[in-house]
Amino acid sequence: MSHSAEPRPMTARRTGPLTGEALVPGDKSISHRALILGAMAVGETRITGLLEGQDVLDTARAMQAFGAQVDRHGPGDWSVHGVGVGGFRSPDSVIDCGNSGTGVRLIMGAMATTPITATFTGDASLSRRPMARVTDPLAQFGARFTARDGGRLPITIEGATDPVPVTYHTPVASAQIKSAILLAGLNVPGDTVVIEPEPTRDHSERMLAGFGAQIRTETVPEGHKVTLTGRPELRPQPIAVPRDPSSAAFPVAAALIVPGSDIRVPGVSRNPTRDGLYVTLLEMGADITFDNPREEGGEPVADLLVRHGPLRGVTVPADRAASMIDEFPILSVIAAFATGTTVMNGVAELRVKESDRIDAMAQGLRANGVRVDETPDSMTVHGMARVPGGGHAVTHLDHRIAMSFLVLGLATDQPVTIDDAGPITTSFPDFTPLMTLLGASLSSS
Ligand SMILES: O=C(O)C1=C[C@@H](OP(=O)(O)O)[C@@H](O)[C@H](O)C1
Ligand SMILES: C=C(OP(=O)(O)O)C(=O)O
Repeated sequence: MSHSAEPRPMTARRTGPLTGEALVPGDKSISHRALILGAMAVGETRITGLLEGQDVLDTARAMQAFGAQVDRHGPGDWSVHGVGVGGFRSPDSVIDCGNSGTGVRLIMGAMATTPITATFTGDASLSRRPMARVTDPLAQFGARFTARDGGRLPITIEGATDPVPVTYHTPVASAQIKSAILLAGLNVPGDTVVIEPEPTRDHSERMLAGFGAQIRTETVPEGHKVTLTGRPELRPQPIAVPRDPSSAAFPVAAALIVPGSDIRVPGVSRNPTRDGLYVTLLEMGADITFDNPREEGGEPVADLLVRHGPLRGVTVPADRAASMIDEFPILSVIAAFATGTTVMNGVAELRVKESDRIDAMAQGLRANGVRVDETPDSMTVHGMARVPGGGHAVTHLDHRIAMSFLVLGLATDQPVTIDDAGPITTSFPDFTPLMTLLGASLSSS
């Protein structure tokens, strides 16, 4: 649903040590995929630990509109009765994907090779984001699109009547592009191939294999190649969603920058395609221990033990960007408290997220006394012993910008305010109570 409520300004104030346990919500990427693949399987898929953030709730509603039965049994406990590959029907009304790039792009892929028609829309942020990156490859399967100028939402799709298999080299490393193509490939006779320049998060591949599809991955000279054999019967399976490493990044960052902090964040996914922030933090000298490593729901997970301590600036190589793409805003906050400079390379994709995240972070950090340099695809943060704060950050309907500046304000000399905490519900509905329980000082302002 589009975020239309009144803006909710919020203030973060310097706080004493953060302590205790942070139970962060289920992984957003896996939650979307659980609902979509459940809707394309025959029979009941039971999901536990589903993220009940607005982005995922919008995907649940969309799956119902395409004909699946989606039920909530309790907190995070959901079931989907799917209609099978090729079984979607045309929805009666417009599909509103709210703020969610993952939702709209994956669902467009999932329906593009079934002969039905659907119109997609979203909030002001999603309506600015590029969609040709998925509609171009989906058109190669035979789907037809009517989009606003520049390939933006709202978009109407007529799914292909006789879809043909596609081999596609993605121009940018994007799990959303890859996943849209693979989901489209499900209802196509023969092999669909995606070659991406760098490996991106592999939840679609893991979960498609779990649902019984034939899928192979290999390293080739051009990058990372995924081959899916079409027209499988997807078998429903129980899905236990691990806790989201991108959400965990916020309490982790807060503990690293607030003196005296010592927290535990249990059951967080350590999928190597999502682990770039944690690799970077260890290089910065962060005191993080990965306790009790184990496998849960087909994903490696661990309990994170995080303590405050000195940090040093580092250079993040461009080839790590995909594995920490959503974590650069919060890394730029942590970097403000490190000794020396932190350089983030290969981050051009941040400019087409919920906001232009390089610009939003640079402006908000500068307003709080931090020196930041930017180029089209890099950002450099100059760390300082004490960060003044006292500034206001504009969040542009972007949950990660909102949470990043609230974490910043927990360790600055003066309070930090944001214009709107509303978008946080897209990925981390319990952010404020969870941080408050750790000891954070957050208040409506
Ligand atoms: O596939 C996914 O679940 C996601 C992929 C990433 O987007 P891109 O594919 O655009 O990089 C990421 O930023 C987003 O939050 C979730
Ligand atoms: C980029 C993000 O999400 P999406 O692309 O699904 O809107 C995010 O959650 O940081």
